Amino acid sequence: MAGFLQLASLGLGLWLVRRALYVYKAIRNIRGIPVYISLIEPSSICSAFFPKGTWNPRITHAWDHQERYDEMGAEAILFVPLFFGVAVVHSGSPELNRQLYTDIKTWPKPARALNLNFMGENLLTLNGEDWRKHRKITAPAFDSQIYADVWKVTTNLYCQMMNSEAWKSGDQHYFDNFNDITTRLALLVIAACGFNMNVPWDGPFLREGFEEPLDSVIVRVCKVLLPRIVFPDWIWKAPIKGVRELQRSFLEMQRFLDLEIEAKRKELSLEKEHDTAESKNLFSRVVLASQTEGAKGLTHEEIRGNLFIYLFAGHETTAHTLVTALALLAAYQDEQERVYRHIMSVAGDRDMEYADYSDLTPVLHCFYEALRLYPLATNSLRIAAEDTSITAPGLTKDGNNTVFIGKGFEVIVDMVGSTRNARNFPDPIAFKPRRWESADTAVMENFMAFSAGPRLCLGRKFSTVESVCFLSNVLRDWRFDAKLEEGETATLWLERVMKPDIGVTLKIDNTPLLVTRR
Ligand code: HEM
Repeated sequence: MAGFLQLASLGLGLWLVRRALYVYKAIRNIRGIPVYISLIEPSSICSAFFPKGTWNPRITHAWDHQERYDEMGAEAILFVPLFFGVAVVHSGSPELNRQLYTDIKTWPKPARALNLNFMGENLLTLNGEDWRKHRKITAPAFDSQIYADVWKVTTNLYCQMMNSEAWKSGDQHYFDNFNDITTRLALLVIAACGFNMNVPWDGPFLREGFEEPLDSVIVRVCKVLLPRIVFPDWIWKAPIKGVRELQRSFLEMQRFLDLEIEAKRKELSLEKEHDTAESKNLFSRVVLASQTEGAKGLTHEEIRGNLFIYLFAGHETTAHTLVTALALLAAYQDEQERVYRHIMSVAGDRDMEYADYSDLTPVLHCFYEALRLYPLATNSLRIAAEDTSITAPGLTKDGNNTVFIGKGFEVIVDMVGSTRNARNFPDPIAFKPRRWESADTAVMENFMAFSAGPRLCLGRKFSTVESVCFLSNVLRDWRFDAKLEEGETATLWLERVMKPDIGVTLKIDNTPLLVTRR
């Protein structure tokens, strides 16, 4: 026993020395940034270990970021964890973050940020030449043809929704979780424009050979993405009932994508003319482009990886921003009235078309403003590939504004800090869609909720076209209100219902909305 205790104390001692050396090295190699000593690393990686509702360093940090930055007198903070995790700079500086996003050679993604690859490597999980190859093959699929299609499909789904039980009769409806509606919409839009699967609004997403509707499988898979990323593969093979069921959903999704890719490959190899309506969807285009590249094309697994990312990135993000925008408009009635009048001035009672998109800019501004306040992708990790220094306004206490980051150390883009940065977005907590009318290009340049630089979100316009189309239609036909409790103001209502949950993305679930026919 005494021997064991001695051995344990020796092990602990060595570990403490190693940790102390690491802390020393971090502080020596990252200079100019105020240091905050924490017990463990305040990142999403650790937050996965904290049950919902308990103290969560990541959420605390993301939400109270402004206070934390103000306290430290700088827009970037070096968090040094004493006991567990990696020393990492959290940056709420839009200018610094833009440099990280733009200079992808100096600032690649670190290995631990590249783990969304269990369905195959993809654009999100690669760096360097491999990433370039994927981007070259997949990016051309996002063009004006796809966007026109997104508009058409969204309009069609909106009309079906209006004819559904929940909407067609009565002039007022209360939805206790409007997220269900926007999630269904975004999923069906990506299914149609991405995979040519035209699923009816009220119908299940059935596929031959699959027992369960695929929409349930996809939604379940997206819900458990964070634990799937954080925990190692062997855990997912454990003979535990709940784990097995989750793993089965992942395998079903993989089987679905495999079958689709094989079928598409066969179909494309038989067709001489590829310019059919079918070949205009994202899926066909990625398979076709890959086939055209021959040996330089993507492998089966890589195609599957990218398609999975479209399904995941292509619906949750848009769905949550849409519901956030509607909740904010419900709280800010004057803004809703203004945007309603604008939609009427553009379209009156006629059907809106993709050609109207550019005239509906105030609707787009509401979407941007909602995304600015609640940016979906809360954090992006980058690692210094070499010793480097960065200069940006507001970075350091002494006003020198230049910091040094040693090779191998990480910076996390604190998206909430960045999009709520008061220097760039005055009165940052207020919902002010009109701030986007500013002629100052810095407003747009410093807005990085869709990332920036060469790795700018590939689905940005896909998402804005879908959103402007849906918001314009629904706001023209319905007024959105907050159902206030006695004595509650709209601001208090917002505080009550807009409770962010930060996992792989930031989500606000269970948003209650009252709609009244106009
Ligand atoms: C509100 C909607 C959306 C938001 C806020 C958003 C945000 C982002 C962000 C921040 C990144 C960079 C992530 C990083 O580098 O760590 C990204 C990348 C990406 N997004 Fe989106 N996204 C949205 C919608 C979409 C849609 C609809 C699609 C596809 C249909 C999509 C596909 C992608 C892809 C493929 C990448 C990887 C690009 C690359 O690394 O080259 N996104 N997105």
